[in-house]
Amino acid sequence: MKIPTGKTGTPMGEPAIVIEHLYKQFGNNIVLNDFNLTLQKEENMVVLGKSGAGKSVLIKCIIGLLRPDKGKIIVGADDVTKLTHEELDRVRSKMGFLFQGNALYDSMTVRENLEFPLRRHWIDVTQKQVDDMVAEVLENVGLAQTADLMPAELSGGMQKRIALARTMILKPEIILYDEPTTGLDPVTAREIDKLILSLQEKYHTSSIIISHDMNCVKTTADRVILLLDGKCYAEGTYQELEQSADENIKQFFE
Ligand SMILES: Nc1ncnc2c1ncn2[C@@H]1O[C@H](COP(=O)(O)OP(=O)(O)OP(=O)(O)O)[C@@H](O)[C@H]1O
Repeated sequence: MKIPTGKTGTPMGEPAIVIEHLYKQFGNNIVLNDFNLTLQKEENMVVLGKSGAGKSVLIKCIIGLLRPDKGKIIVGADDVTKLTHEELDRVRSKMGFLFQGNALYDSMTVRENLEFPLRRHWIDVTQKQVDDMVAEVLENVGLAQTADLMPAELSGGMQKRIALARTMILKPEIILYDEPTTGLDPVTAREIDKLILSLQEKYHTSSIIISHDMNCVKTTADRVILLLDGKCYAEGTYQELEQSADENIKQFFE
């Protein structure tokens, strides 16, 4: 049986992330078992996998929240698995995360939520620079008028946009999305798909997107991989995997 191989082998320049021979287990539960992956620069890669396949564990290993048992995760010039906490902070500043719950601070206005990462990471930034950056990211997510609102005054889709604006404000090179459209109505979900694409184009970001929403996968993915039995079981474009006769792949496209 032929597993699609997609864009593998196409020269795309220096990769954004290279994962080699990654292993992670909890007790007897082997979650990642010789997992390998290369994320190219400016590529959107979707990771598909059943519940419990290890998608979140993979993301947590990439951002250094979990230490793998073996293997390398190369981001730029660094192997994330070998870094101290201080060094990890430096590598993490290149990465943005969009988690399921959005994690906006309820007691802060939209503006304060957006300023928060700037104040934390950029000590020397002037108020004028902060104001300009807040205005720019709000404009980019189509919510220029919301700076003085509280998160509770926004719809779920708007909150997701603000969370994405907050991720973008530090201009990350890499973005990790965990279920970006979960819990949104179909119209709002499609807006978020488009936003992911427009941010990729505008900021030249490389992204890993965990999603079960096949519309989101179809719209956003340059490449799709299937995580199964701790390994990268298949990879290819959406169209290549959609045409696969392999039962393990087909079930995601039915
Ligand atoms: N800190 C932990 N301690 C022990 N087991 C863990 C821990 N984190 C994850 N696991 C186990 O690792 C496996 C993979 O979990 P993970 O959350 O990565 O799945 P997932 O693919 O993201 O699933 P879902 O789509 O449901 O979010 C599961 O069996 C889970 O119980």
